Amino acid sequence: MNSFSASFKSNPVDFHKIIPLDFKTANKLPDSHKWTDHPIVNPFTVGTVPIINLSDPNAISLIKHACEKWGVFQITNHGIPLNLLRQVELQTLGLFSLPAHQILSALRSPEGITGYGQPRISFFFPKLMWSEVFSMIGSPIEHATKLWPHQHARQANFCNIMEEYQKEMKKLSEKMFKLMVESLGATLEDVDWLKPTMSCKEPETLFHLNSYPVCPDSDSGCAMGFAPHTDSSLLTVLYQSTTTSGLQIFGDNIGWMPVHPISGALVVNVGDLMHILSNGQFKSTLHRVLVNNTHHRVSAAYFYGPPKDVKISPSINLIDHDHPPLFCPVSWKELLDAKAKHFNKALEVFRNDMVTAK
Ligand SMILES: O=C(O)CCC(=O)C(=O)O
Ligand SMILES: [Fe+2]
Repeated sequence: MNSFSASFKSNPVDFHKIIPLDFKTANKLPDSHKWTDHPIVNPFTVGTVPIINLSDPNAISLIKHACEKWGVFQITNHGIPLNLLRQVELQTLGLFSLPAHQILSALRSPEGITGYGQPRISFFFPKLMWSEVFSMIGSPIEHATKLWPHQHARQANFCNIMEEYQKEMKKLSEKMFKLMVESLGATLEDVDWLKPTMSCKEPETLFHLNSYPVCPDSDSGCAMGFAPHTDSSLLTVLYQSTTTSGLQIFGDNIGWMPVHPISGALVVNVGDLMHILSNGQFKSTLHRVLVNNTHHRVSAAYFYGPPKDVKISPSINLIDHDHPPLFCPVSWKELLDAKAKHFNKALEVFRNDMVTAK
């Protein structure tokens, strides 16, 4: 059983919080989806998160600075074929344009990880989000056969593209993780599970296709696409469609600021586990998604984490008498369990310098 199965099994969600609204037939924003405490983007925000060309000889120091200051950056020259990005976007749009009865055949179960539904974090909010998600780990064949029972070519096409993309994302995530570790002055020898003797252990990953349908009325400003959260992963690689903006990050002293899509670029997010590994040096930044009343936005988020049961702790080279470890060792499963209970306060459970209800 992987970390997600184990954690989601012990923290099942309410069935009613799995089925999304039928966005295709909704012609106004229902009360259930109207958010009131919805701080707007700071209109005076200037600048953007860093855009880093991975072929730049200074890439490592640029990555370090971006992880420390922003916790989010965009990368170009990442080696992922543009055509594959386009194919993933087209498949995602095709999937989410299926009629409700058809896409519901792939509904996630209350304890399940994969399939169609509302984002799991819906559980923590009194209002629902204007979004839907399709989750997978590896091949989505089990769901594809239900989605397109009589269209074998379509099943195969969807699965091939999703598998190919995850293969590419795994390589890219490994590369980004190693660059981040090196930028901290650590070697791969400092990270237990990257030592050659441990190399038989595979990282755990999760892949989400996200859809933010057009929000029907002028109240779209009161709708929330994806509520503020941090990712629990080591890092997340996000592809966002270029048709419309929506992703925002929360900067100290800045407030909410947009991460506008750049054609061909990918967004990299520092996750909570990387924040722990860097002993708090890298930020796992709060982010959210807003929707609009003109464009359907889609994104594809690849969450990359450590192998099952591996505990992440602050890297040994960052610890000395003046810099004690801020966190105790924690596995992805333990962090997911804490998130299920404490959501955005989960990291506090593992802090050595805070006394919290465990
Ligand atoms: O759609 C996006 O831009 C962000 C999605 C996200 O934050 C997530 O899936 O964790
Ligand atoms: Fe996220």
